[in-house]
Amino acid sequence: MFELTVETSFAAAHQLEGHPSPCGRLHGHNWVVALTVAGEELAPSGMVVDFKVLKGVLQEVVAELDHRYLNELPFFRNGTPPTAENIARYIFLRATEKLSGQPGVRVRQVRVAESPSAWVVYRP
Ligand SMILES: Nc1nc2c(c(=O)[nH]1)N=C([C@H](O)[C@H](O)COP(=O)(O)OP(=O)(O)OP(=O)(O)O)CN2
Ligand SMILES: [Zn+2]
Repeated sequence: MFELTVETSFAAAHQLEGHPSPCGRLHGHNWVVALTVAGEELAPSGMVVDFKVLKGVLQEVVAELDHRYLNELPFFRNGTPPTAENIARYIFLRATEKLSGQPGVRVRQVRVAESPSAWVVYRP
């Protein structure tokens, strides 16, 4: 089995309402996102899937979050606070949708780092 990972980052604002710390106030982060996919077979190209394709998918998903106030987005309303956990879940779901046309490629996990010392991995 092969696992491939691509990484990018985005900047956005959020507010963790009710959090008993400065995180409860409006503030921003540069989140670093790593998307990992898995595949069993190689195409005749010798690749599971071209890194270029994966980077394109991750860029498209991250563009939905970049320079936004995350609390305003539909996914993060109604009791889904924009934590690193929920951001990772969002990116996982959107990347899975976008890669559904790639046979034999499945999204394995999404890692979201809020800082160099704090990150989340979502792997359902
Ligand atoms: N499990 C999670 N915990 C926290 C999250 C999260 O998404 N998942 N998010 C936050 C806030 O976004 C907050 O802005 C982060 O604050 P903090 O941890 O204090 O970050 P710092 O970079 O300031 O870290 P220090 O090392 O404490 O200075 C909080 N928790
Ligand atoms: Zn924060």
